Amino acid sequence: MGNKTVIVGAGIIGMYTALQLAGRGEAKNITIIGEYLPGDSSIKYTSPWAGGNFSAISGNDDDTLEFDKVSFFHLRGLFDRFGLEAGLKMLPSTEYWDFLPEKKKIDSLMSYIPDLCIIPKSDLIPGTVFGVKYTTYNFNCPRFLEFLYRHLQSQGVTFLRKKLAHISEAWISPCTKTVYNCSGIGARHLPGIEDQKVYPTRGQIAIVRAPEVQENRMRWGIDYATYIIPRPNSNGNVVLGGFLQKGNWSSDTYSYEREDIFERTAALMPELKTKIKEVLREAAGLRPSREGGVRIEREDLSDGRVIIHNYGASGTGYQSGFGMSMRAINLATNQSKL
Ligand SMILES: Cc1cc2nc3c(=O)[nH]c(=O)nc-3n(C[C@H](O)[C@H](O)[C@H](O)COP(=O)(O)OP(=O)(O)OC[C@H]3O[C@@H](n4cnc5c(N)ncnc54)[C@H](O)[C@@H]3O)c2cc1C
Repeated sequence: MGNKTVIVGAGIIGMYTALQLAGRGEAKNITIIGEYLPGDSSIKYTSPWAGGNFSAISGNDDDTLEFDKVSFFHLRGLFDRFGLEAGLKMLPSTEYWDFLPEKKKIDSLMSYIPDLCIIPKSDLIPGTVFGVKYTTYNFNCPRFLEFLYRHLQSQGVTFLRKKLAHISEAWISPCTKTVYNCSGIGARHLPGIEDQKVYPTRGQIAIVRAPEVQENRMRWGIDYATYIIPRPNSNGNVVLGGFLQKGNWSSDTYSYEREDIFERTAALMPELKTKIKEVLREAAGLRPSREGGVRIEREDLSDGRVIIHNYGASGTGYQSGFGMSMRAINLATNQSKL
């Protein structure tokens, strides 16, 4: 068992971290510990519930802009390498805003997304004031996680199913030098961490079968999000959402929220109703949000051990997580740049 490096968490943040370390020849030194592992489903395990795609939902601060940019660049390599088998595909996307997004955000996206164009005012849908179109990355999130699980194991990474009663249990042997804390929403309650800045942003989704829908459509409000996101390599499944409910820990799903999702997504794509062949299921997930944003931080313990925190990805773990994990790894190796 590789125990020099321990990653706490088998969500997308832990998996991106392992993937990058494995690429540096470190696979056999890594153990990933998780109460939940790919293939599981729990309200305490956010990653399988994501839409997911790369979108403009992320923040406007310099770090987030950089994480998105770095991730977008590296996603190209992942898509070329793993492709549809891993549940990855590039699809057209249209995003509308009820308010004007920050110029800094749009300038940043335009600097690296080659085909991004601003929608003329005359083509905006009623109630919106801004919009963009571009080709983006789509993830079949459960499939991608399970693909990475198999891939990392084949490279020599060890997975250990275990609920840590305290973060100190992550040092599984005297050889363990570095622990990456990628515990997501779990960081709120994990003894030894108990970060009270961590809170959930709940989203309910509906999964439908609509094979003809081959594009993303999203609308951003101040306190809501409406989205239509096809799941690559899924027999035509499409994720419809959603909600941004801060502080709501509920795993329940509600019929009135389902109706609201169907109403809003039909307004966003009028032809959607005729394209839905079957409603498959509803689900709720908790985005691991954090006051002040993500925590990517190195802690040097008095006995020479090192812990690198990397959690709080909120609604953007798939699209920003690669850059976040690169920053975390550089902190472990004392490099300052991404
Ligand atoms: C409805 C919805 C839609 C979304 N859509 C998108 C999207 O389109 N694009 C995008 O980029 N992002 C999206 N997201 C956000 C994305 O899903 C999250 O940012 C991401 O999954 C967070 O990953 P994580 O690895 O930090 O946490 P998690 O996936 O929750 O993983 C945490 C891991 O830590 C482990 N853990 C925690 N505590 C302990 C403990 N005590 N002992 C052992 N193990 C522990 C857990 O078992 C788990 O393995 C969406 C989220 C939701 C809910």
